[in-house]
Amino acid sequence: MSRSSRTLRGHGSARRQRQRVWRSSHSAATAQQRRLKKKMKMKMKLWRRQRKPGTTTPTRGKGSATTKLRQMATTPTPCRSTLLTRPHKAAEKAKQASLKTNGNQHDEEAGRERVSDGETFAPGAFDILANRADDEDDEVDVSAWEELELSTKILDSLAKLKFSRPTTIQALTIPEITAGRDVIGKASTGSGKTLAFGIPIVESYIASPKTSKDAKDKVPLALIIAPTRELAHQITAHLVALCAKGDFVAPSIASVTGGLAVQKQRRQLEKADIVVGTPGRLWEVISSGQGLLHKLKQIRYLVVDEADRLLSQGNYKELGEILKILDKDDAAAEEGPEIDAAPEVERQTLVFSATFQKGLQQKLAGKAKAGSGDLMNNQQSMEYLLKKLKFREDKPKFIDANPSSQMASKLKEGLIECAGTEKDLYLYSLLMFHPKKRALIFTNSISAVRRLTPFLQNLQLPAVPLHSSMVQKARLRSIERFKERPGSILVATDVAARGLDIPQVDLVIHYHLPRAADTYVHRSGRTARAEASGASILICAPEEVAGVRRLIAKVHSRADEAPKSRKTAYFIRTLDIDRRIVARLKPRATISKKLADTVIAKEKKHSNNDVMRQAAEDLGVDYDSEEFEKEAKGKKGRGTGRKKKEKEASEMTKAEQQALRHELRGLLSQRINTGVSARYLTSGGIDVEALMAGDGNMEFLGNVDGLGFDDD
Ligand SMILES: Nc1ncnc2c1ncn2[C@@H]1O[C@H](COP(=O)(O)OP(=O)(O)OP(=O)(O)O)[C@@H](O)[C@H]1O
Repeated sequence: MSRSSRTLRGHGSARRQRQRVWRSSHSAATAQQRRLKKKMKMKMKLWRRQRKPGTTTPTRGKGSATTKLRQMATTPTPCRSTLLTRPHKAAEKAKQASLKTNGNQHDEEAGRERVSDGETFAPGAFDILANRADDEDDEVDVSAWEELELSTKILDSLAKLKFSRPTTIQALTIPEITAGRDVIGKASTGSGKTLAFGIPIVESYIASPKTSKDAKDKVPLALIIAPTRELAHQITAHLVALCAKGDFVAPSIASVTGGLAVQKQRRQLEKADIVVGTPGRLWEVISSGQGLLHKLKQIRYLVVDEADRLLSQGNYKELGEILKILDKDDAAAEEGPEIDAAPEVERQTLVFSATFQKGLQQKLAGKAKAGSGDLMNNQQSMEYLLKKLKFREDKPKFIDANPSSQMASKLKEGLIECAGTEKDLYLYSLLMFHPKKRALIFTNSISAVRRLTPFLQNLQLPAVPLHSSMVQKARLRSIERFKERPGSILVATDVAARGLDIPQVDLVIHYHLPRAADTYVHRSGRTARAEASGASILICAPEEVAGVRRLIAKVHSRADEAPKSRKTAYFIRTLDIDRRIVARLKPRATISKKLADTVIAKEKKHSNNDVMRQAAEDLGVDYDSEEFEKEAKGKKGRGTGRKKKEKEASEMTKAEQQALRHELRGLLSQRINTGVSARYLTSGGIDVEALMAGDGNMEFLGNVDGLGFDDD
């Protein structure tokens, strides 16, 4: 050995010796550092893997970072006040991160878990059931489900969800679906229809042999079609929750809806076991890829949720195309080359809704009188569905879980009459009469949503908007906010009318009269869900009252069963509202409306200018907005009054707006009492603080409890 190498070795061994000494003296700290380093490395690895689309998360040892992250994602720190609706923040973050790329992964054999291709939906907005399943210690007795002969794996999941017994529609439909029958299921809003078809589909998935892990060869088991993006995401979330804690390899669920990247959805659909989607996007994805179509022709379950809406005129186009193309294989198989023919499959068709009567969809503006024979009974509904859908059986099983009513049993209905021009004021008053209640306000137009949201926000009410022109992320954010904050207000178009399942919605307000009776049923069904109670209140202008009575009669009378005398006997309750209080709220509402109108008018002017400028540019002419307005002046016609108001609003200066805001702040800090003396107010009997904060107070506002609902 040469000197130099000896020296080197010597140095090396001396260094190792020094390291040994150092290590032994710092062993505890070093071990901890090493653990931390390892943990960080794993987290980084996991993070990198999650950023890669289509990758899965391998299961590690019990205490690994991966497992801990997953545990964080699914087990929120118990927090009494937020447990039901809101997981711990860190858990939420981890859950979002984990679901964002891979879904909540867990696979028994391959050490992987597969629940949903989460990037297609935002679990945060719809994870109500998932949160419910988090408190594992609190499982319930599920013996009431035994008659349905479900697997222990599903029973276990139901226990974790704390669903102690099936709802009526579940008890009636699950055995039929399991027995292989085509089913048409009708049950009132909020009665658990999603799991009525979800449980048998997941059962079937558990029981079926897992063929291929290769996306290329994978065939989906079920295709579930829903009318809106939100509903599709929610169905996905409900199925994810059912599978998340089950002791089985969970299915891969793809949510295929508009507003998200098509390419990604196509890839997710390729490897999905269950596909949930809206007709438009499904059609776009299916029709562009021959391979996908071939796969979807082999599904074992086709579910049409909110079927009456999907099959109605104006909505049927894309669903009709999907159904046609799914059914086409029979003929193609005979004529086309062998390679194009999909194998014969016995597809079960499952159809669900709370409303099947065609009459409910007729516009209220029509002259049809209630009970005039335009309602379909179950037999007629079935004939109608048979025409639209290709069932496997000649006669599918029609199950009507609530033949006497399609409205939730604990729903209270009422109307408030006011001048058409005072609807904003009455809406505000109604919300003040129901302080801190979670309320959903329905309008018939996007512009009304755009106007009412700032109107309420100016009045310090926590309002968020929802309509179809919003980008998907904003739509989901609104729902999430509405779900998270108690006492929040969602101002929405009918995009929120069907299927949306948000717990503890106390109040549904129809700012605009629904255009058809079925819309009234579904809007009202956003409250009083799952045996909870709630109220549905229409704000009506005097000229609308006749339409409302017709609508209510349609909803409550049974054309086939009710005696003639009773068909029009149902009158909706007119609610008393203390008009003195309304009058005192008026100055606030007027200023807030002015401010909201100003913002809208300025935005409109801005976008009009952009359009005109673009048009002028295209034509190669100069555009001067002031000159253009001058020319338009003097021309009189329809809408000039409105335009003048809009112009005035758009021209309000910043200083004027500021002054109005200041005035409104002053008004909001003042008391609105009904003759109660100020001394009484300060004597401690009333929560003045809450009133000052604009939170409302029953006593302060007068005796308004229940607005007369309680004298029933
Ligand atoms: N067996 C059960 N026990 C208790 N709650 C249940 C049960 N099944 C479902 N639920 C809950 O009931 C609520 C309503 O369910 P779901 O959204 O499926 O109703 P729906 O009948 O589809 O309503 P809609 O007609 O409005 O779409 C959900 O929050 C769901 O978690």
